[in-house]
Amino acid sequence: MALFPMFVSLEGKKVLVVGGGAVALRKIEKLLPFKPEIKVISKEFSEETLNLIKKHNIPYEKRAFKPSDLQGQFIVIVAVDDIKLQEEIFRLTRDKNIFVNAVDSPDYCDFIFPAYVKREDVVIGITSSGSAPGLSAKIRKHIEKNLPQNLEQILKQVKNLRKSLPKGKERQKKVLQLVEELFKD
Ligand SMILES: C[C@@]1(CC(=O)O)c2cc3[nH]c(cc4nc(cc5[nH]c(cc(n2)[C@H]1CCC(=O)O)[C@@](C)(CC(=O)O)[C@@H]5CCC(=O)O)C(CC(=O)O)=C4CCC(=O)O)c(CCC(=O)O)c3CC(=O)O
Ligand SMILES: NC(=O)C1=CN([C@@H]2O[C@H](COP(=O)(O)OP(=O)(O)OC[C@H]3O[C@@H](n4cnc5c(N)ncnc54)[C@H](O)[C@@H]3O)[C@@H](O)[C@H]2O)C=CC1
Repeated sequence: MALFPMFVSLEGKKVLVVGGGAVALRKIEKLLPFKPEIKVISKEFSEETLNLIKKHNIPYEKRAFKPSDLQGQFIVIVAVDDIKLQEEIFRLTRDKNIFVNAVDSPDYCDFIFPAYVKREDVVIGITSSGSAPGLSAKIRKHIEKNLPQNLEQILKQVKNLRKSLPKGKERQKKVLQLVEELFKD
């Protein structure tokens, strides 16, 4: 079943990452630009993951996950090589308002991590709804290559025009005209 792309504010929200390997590293890197309050718990950490954690002063604990870790979390990313733990954490969160992402099984996910392209406020998320992650990565690369190099500048000009005029039909027309002019193939 295809998933709806809901864009969510993560600023200041608590995100727990369980796991310290290559996949946890990628999830943390992808989360950082959206400024959540990340904490990482893992039995072991790869050197690269630990370096990233230290570079960004992310709190971390080297130990096994325990259920009380879930308290107060907005999102939990279960990036462990243990499907049973992914299932357990999914089960433990059913009566709580916590969104879970389990890296090994869409069945234990409330939401799925997209491949994405971010150019300031423009964010393009790509998913195959769990069915072909490698394809999502490929589509992301294709989009990156084909977006205008000056997208940030285009965004800035459009934002400025919108700010300079009152809301209404006239502004809508001008904005769409400017977008057409600036965004030529
Ligand atoms: C369901 C999901 C759960 C989640 O993590 O949210 C999930 C699950 C699994 N991934 C697996 C494999 C791979 N994942 C990637 C890459 C990415 N995976 C990402 C997301 C997701 N992966 C979610 C669905 C996304 C969607 O709907 O499309 C991306 C988009 C986002 C990110 O992680 O940042 C990121 C690309 C980022 C980018 O490049 O921009 C590659 C390619 C590579 O490594 O280069 C491979 C190898 C090729 C392949 O198998 O396709 C496996 C099998 C593991 C095994 O075989 O052991 C599972 C488990 C399963 O499928 O059962
Ligand atoms: N969703 C995705 O994008 C992808 C998912 N995967 C899957 O993701 C999983 C993780 O992959 P890697 O990061 O490469 O594995 P890894 O073995 O490098 O890392 C697993 C981490 O989980 C930690 N861990 C295990 N049990 C724990 C527990 N009870 N409490 C706390 N920490 C615990 C380990 O200490 C380790 O740091 C694999 O099962 C793999 O199949 C693989 C590729 C892509």
